[in-house]
Amino acid sequence: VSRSKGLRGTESQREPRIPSQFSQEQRIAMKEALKGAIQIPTVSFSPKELNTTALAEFGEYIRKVFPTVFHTSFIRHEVVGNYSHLFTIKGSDPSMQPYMLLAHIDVVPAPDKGWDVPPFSGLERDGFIYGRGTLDNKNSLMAILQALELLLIRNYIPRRSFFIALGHDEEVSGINGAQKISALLQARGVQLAFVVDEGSFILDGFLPNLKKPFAMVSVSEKGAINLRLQVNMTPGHSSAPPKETSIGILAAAVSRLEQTPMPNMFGSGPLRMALEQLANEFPFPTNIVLNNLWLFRPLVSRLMERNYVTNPMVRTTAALTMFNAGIKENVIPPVAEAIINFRIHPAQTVQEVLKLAKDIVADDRVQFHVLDAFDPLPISPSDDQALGYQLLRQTIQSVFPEVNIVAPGTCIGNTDSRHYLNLTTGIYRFNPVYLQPQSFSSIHGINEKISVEAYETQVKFIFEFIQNGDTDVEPVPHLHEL
Ligand SMILES: CCCCCCCC/C=C\CCCCCCCC(=O)N[C@@H](Cc1ccc(O)cc1)C(=O)O
Ligand SMILES: [Zn+2]
Ligand SMILES: [Zn+2]
Repeated sequence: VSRSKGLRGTESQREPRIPSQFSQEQRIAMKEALKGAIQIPTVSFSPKELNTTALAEFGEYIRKVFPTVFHTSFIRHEVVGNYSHLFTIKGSDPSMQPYMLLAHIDVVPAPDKGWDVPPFSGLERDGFIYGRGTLDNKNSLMAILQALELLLIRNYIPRRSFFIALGHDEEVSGINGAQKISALLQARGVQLAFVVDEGSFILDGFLPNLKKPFAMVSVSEKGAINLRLQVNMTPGHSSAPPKETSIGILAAAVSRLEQTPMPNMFGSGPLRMALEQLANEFPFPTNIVLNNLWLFRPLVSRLMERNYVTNPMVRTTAALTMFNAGIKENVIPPVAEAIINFRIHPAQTVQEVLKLAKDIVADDRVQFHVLDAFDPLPISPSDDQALGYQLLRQTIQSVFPEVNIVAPGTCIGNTDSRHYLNLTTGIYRFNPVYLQPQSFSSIHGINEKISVEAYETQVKFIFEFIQNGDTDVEPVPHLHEL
């Protein structure tokens, strides 16, 4: 029986703990600050098309709403890559290894169509703040700076140093933001105890029959390939069409890719661990099935692939995202091209997926051009000795006492944290916010929103997390009783 798990208390903290209670005035100021952030349209359209005016305005905005962060002697602020921000918060104990909190400033585009309120209005309706970035990811960015501001005005001095890195181009690769910050820190010889970024939530209603929410801390993320397929054929007059055209050949190829699922890789890794941890939260007979995955693995793997959110957890996915061909209605087009966005399961590699894709297309007239690709990220530790994971677990348990299970997972999207592999082996992706399937669809979709209460809780979470980071005790080994 597990008697004690996680971190040994906070007995060795020297400073008294600052309670995470905020005045009515502070609570109003924090939600208004988030609304103001949403109103700045920091949209990334492509790596070359960023709204640089808005990004610059955002830099001014955070200076205005978080004055103490910018005027504290032990905090160094730097602008990196023109619009990203790096804060170095120097702790009083240089022997403690620093950590880093990440968030990003940019958002994906949001045309007004379909929204109940304009996506950059930051309007509050029925207790919710609406707008692009309220879940992805200005909520995290503002909550991190807000929590730090609130700690500082109560004279908080951290023991453990930490960094805050705010990237400005996460939605289009992170090459000029996160990647440059990472290189800068590497040049300074920094090594981090761990990194915390976006990428997972307290999941509510994602697994059939599981009534209670659980916190998924992603310890890995899928790899990706952007693949351009191209077919070249001889152009000609549309009045005498050939048997096959570039469009027809390419359409058949992409259709084969869409219709042929990559292999189901369920069986090991974070997902299996999570399901085993969740087993007893399910009613009969699912609890029996999940407690005996050695026997029911084929059944569970089939159930997982039935649902569009759990399917990406068990396999590499292929999304057809762009298609282009044709120059005039009566010209047989010389070229047709399509972009396929693959998300690679942790048990596969870029090379394996490309080979599978070539076998599925099975047509030499279809040229393969890899635009960019990277393998799935390494799995960060989630054992009792993993400081970052255990600090998250401890903070989740204190801020969300109703959440029984904290389980490791794999992020199905990509995050800026992948640019920090050179600085740490502990990368954790977790947003301390409840997420339902409907709110999941709003991320990059319509009516993205966060409740005022959820945002306040996110600030509270970071306020507690930063103080928990000051613990100098090592994580407690798992103790067993006979
Ligand atoms: C037990 C299993 C239950 C499974 C339920 C899973 C629910 C999903 C929960 C959370 C997923 C949220 C993912 C958000 C993070 C993604 C952030 C993002 O959008 N990143 C971009 C980055 C990117 C990558 C490549 C590009 O060319 C441009 C941008 C992304 O598209 O991934
Ligand atoms: Zn994001
Ligand atoms: Zn996003």
